[in-house]
Amino acid sequence: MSGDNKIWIFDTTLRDGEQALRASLSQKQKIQLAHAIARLNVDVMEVGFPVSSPGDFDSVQRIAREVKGPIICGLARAVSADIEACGEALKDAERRRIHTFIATSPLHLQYKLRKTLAQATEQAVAAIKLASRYTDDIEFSCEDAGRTPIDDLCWIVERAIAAGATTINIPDTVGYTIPNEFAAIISTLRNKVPNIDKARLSVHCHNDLGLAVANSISAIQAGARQIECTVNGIGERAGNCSLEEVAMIINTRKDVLAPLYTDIKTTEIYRSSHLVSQICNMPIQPNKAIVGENAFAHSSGIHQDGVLKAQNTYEIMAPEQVGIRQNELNLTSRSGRHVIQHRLAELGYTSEDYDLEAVYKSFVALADQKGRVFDYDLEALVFFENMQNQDDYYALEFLSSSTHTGHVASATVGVRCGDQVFTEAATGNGPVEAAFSAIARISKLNIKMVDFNLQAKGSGEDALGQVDIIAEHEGRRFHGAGLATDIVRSSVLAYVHVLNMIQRAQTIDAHKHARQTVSKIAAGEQQ
Ligand SMILES: CC(=O)SCCNC(=O)CCNC(=O)[C@H](O)C(C)(C)COP(=O)(O)OP(=O)(O)OC[C@H]1O[C@@H](n2cnc3c(N)ncnc32)[C@H](O)[C@@H]1OP(=O)(O)O
Ligand SMILES: CC(C)C(=O)C(=O)O
Ligand SMILES: [Mg+2]
Repeated sequence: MSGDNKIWIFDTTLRDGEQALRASLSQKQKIQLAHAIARLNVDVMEVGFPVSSPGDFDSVQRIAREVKGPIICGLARAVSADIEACGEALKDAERRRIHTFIATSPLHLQYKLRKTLAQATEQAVAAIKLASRYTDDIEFSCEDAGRTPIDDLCWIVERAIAAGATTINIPDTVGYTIPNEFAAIISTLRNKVPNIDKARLSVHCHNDLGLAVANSISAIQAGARQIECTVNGIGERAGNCSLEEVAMIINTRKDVLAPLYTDIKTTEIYRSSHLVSQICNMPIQPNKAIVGENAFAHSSGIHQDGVLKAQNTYEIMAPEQVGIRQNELNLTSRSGRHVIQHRLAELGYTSEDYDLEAVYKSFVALADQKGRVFDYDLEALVFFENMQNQDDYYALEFLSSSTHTGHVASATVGVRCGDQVFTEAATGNGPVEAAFSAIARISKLNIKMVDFNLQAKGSGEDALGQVDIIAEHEGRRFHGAGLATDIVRSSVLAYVHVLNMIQRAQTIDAHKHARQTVSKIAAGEQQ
């Protein structure tokens, strides 16, 4: 059975992955995740350990009833109660698998199970036979196979297959092996176990030494035809083999691994990864392969220039293949002029709209201060550059606000608009809302707050509060920042900053429009 070229993907996010969570998932969350994993088109999904609790039993049962596509699998120790609970929970699945296991390493046998290998084998054989009353799809795992003497492994595997196991799983339970060693275990099983062709050989690698994916790939090169893995590699301790990494390795390195393939729908990777991360409260590190925030982001000028000229200079996979819309070119102080020009062109600026050298100089200074420069910062730089000699139209003249616990807050704000000062008072749920309402009355602009972010600059009670707001006006977004020790004042300064940005943008638009009109008139005159 190990001769075909398809690599079965056995997802265990909801079983081994769930073992690693700090809080267990609700049934609703498990079902939501099960649907997302099914959309990845995995071949088998292990969705729980039914004997472990009534809640787990119910979740496995509901997933078995509701989720269509993959084979639904449950885990059971090699004991009757576990097998019976598993068989019962899975009975309504269109296709079901019982996965039973027992440890085979001398360490586990002696200290944990307090059994000999012969006794453990007898128990495994009985469990497999019992499982066959519920299904003909039975997987048997030799827990801690990575530390089991190879002859012991061959011995128990032969008997498990003879008892009816259709998949033999070789777990590196504690992530101890290294790739050539693990591959040798698979090759030896294939060469020495006489009935090995009656079962699919599977591997289940843990990541304690960071080798789960490497070991799994070595194993399929040695003849294994199922990989057990989890979305984002979550699982006990350092986790399991990561589904997205193996799928993309097999997909990307066809030159070495073909004709091996998986049926994973890779375009579903990104969203399922983010769903798992969010629901399981397991953040993804930015540099995580395939799905990390930086996986398709380019930060340095030479790389950005290369990618703009030919994407494959620095990208071995296209982001679209894993369901990411496009790559990201991070603007940092390591960025060069090419990427600034490119980004401004994407934002709608032609090279005549700004002085590249001047914008680049202030960009580098800002990037040094901020780390990463965003589109709205870049637009602000262009505006500031273009308007450098022009005084701000709006300025905060005065602000007073008051709050009383249990009552609405109020604020009075005076804003200079050109050469006149206007004053308004308003109330709100808090002083910031009250002050914003007062300014909105003064400006009479229809502004929608999209984001409000407050962060302390420095530490201690006298730290400055920086407020960054993103506001939308007539479909465009503007960034305003304010810095003061009083956070109501920082908020108001940020708002006034936005007003000035809008005013500048309107002036630029008016200039553009005037330029276009002049060009049109000139073109008409020429005809
Ligand atoms: C490598 C893995 O990831 S294995 C899966 C790990 N997942 C889990 O353990 C989550 C679900 N587990 C549970 O809910 C509970 O541990 C249960 C319900 C399975 C068992 O609970 P308890 O009966 O209280 O036993 P406890 O967990 O303390 O100890 C495990 C017992 O199972 C035995 N055992 C362990 N593995 C196996 C096995 N594969 N087959 C048979 N017995 C086993 C142990 O030797 C121990 O038996 P003992 O009580 O005779 O010493
Ligand atoms: C139950 C088995 C397959 C397991 O999770 C392991 O050995 O890591
Ligand atoms: Mg495991």
